[in-house]
Amino acid sequence: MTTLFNKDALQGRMLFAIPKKGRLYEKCLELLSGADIQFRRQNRLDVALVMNHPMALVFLPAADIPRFVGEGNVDLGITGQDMVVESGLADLVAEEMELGFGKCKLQVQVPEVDEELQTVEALVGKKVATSFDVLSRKYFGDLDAQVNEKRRREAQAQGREVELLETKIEYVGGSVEAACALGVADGIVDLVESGETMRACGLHAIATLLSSQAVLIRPVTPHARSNQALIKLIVSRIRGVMAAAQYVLCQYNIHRSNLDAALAITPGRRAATVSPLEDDGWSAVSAMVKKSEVATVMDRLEEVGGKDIFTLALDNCRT
Ligand SMILES: Nc1ncnc2c1ncn2[C@@H]1O[C@H](COP(=O)(O)OP(=O)(O)OP(=O)(O)O)[C@@H](O)[C@H]1O
Ligand SMILES: O=P(O)(O)OC[C@H]1O[C@H](OP(=O)(O)OP(=O)(O)O)[C@H](O)[C@@H]1O
Ligand SMILES: [Mg+2]
Repeated sequence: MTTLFNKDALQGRMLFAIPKKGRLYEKCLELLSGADIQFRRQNRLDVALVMNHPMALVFLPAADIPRFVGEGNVDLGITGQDMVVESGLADLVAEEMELGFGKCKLQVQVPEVDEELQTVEALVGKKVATSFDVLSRKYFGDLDAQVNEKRRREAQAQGREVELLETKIEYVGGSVEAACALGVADGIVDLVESGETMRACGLHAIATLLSSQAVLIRPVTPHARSNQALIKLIVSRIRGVMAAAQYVLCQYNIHRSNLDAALAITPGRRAATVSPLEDDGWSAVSAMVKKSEVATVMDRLEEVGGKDIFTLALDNCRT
């Protein structure tokens, strides 16, 4: 039986790393489908050959993707910005584009009922559980130094000895929110999106280490074998899918006397398309409009005399 875990099977193929499961997986599949990257993933197999390009997908844990990309083992990857920073390899990884999903914040959280622990300074010298031990060690290392310096100065002024405090960072692999309830830690550092998990565990956030979303990344130094033309094509397709998700096509009719005012509202990405109508003095306009602004744009078009205004969803686009 042939196996895909074989250098020959991957020879000459551009490699694209995708999170193998979890929060980013489904969105990545939608993105691949929008970019017409066709593949069939066999059960339990973490490599899939792409049928319509000399390319293979490699399904990896989101946390490992920055290293595979940074060290040039794969040509492109999708993961969270949090994972890139946590990997400590951000210098080796270039962010090609933000992907607009997987949005969350990495926050310091403490039990709401613990009145003495409502600031990060109060956690100094205590125990903090997290899966982000690199980022947490850096954050609390800096905070420990600040707090210790303050304590040292106060003690010096009072002519007494000072005991230096060190926050203990405990690595846990998942279900971090349970750590406080289980008595493993006094506080945690973990991801928050809706805040539902945090609140359900009786925790609340007292500081934010970073905000994150999914990103498309590539190595700063590409591998010599890299097929740059294909990488460029795939990046451009993904950019098209992203733009299509952010924009709609807005069409309307407008009398030529109001055309300038209308075009100021819908300038389009490069320029709006204006076509004369048979009806004397009227033009039809079509322009790309940001989805988030579409309702306001339609209101304003009506105000300047726009008629028959409608929007069309974009499946895909290149701009
Ligand atoms: N609740 C969330 N909302 C939005 N994005 C999230 C959330 N949790 C995680 N992420 C993003 O997804 C990335 C991968 O996290 P995820 O939890 O899917 O991976 P995992 O912990 O390896 O998988 P699993 O939790 O299934 O074991 C994170 O680094 C972060 O960027
Ligand atoms: O603010 P919320 O919308 O509740 O999302 C936050 C939760 O999502 C992630 O957990 P995940 O489901 O990936 O489980 P894990 O902790 O086992 O990784 C994260 O670790 C939080 O626990
Ligand atoms: Mg998780």
